Amino acid sequence: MNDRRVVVLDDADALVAAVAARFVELLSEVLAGQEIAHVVLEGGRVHLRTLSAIAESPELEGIDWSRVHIWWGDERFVPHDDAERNAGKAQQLLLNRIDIPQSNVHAMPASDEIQSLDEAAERYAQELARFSTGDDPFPHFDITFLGVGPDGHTASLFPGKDEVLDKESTVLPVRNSPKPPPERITLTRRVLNASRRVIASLSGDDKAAVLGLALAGASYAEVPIAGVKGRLSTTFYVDEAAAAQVPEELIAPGAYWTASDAGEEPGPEDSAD
Ligand SMILES: O=C1O[C@H](COP(=O)(O)O)[C@@H](O)[C@H](O)[C@H]1O
Repeated sequence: MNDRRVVVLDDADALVAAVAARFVELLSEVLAGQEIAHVVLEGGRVHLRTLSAIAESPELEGIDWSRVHIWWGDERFVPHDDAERNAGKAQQLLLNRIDIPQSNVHAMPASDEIQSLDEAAERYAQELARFSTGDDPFPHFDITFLGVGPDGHTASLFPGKDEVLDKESTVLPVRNSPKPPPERITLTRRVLNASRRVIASLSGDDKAAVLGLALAGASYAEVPIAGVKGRLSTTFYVDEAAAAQVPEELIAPGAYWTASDAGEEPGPEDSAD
């Protein structure tokens, strides 16, 4: 089954709390059924708040972080100490506050750690390949967090750029990113779509139009988030402002909209991945 759902929360605070609680619950479930869990983080503002909320969760005690591997969906190609670096922020907000071995934290290379952007992407592809699942040269992530820009970009897959169309690669360098900084590294759709569960968080009225388009079946070349789908589930956690252009009949505040596939009739669900 592949569920695509929208969960609407009152505001950004409620959204952050809901995603943090769901993540801890899901991670516990995953670790109860398998030895290692692979989790992908992102760099969006609401996600960073979610990382703090996760760190403060009273339910964290039961998690054995030595069995959790952390990856990133994208990274800004800046020096290690640059405040723009997604991994640096995650380290500060969550990873330094939990008992996770640094060898389980797979940050993308920083610009002062490697010769070039191309090499950085290549090195991350090699790192993914060390944890390959089945025939694929990368792990099938258990939980993948994604953010969405007002232009529909997700990870660093931007509308109208070649990276979003790539079907072969696992990691790509990004140049001339429409959103600064201009040089980035990103996972591709191929890798993101092998994730078991995708959790996308959208907050604010500047995300409303793009969420409406993604749910209406826009092409992923124009709205990259429209092309991301977890193998088990894809859940959009959104606040009311971001939900403003989702057709009203598809959502109810505090409830779930769900459809197994585009075009199917939506109906309420009592749980979401
Ligand atoms: O640049 C980026 O933007 C997106 C979305 O960020 P937001 O602050 O508008 O939510 C983020 O998901 C991505 O990881 C990041 O590099």
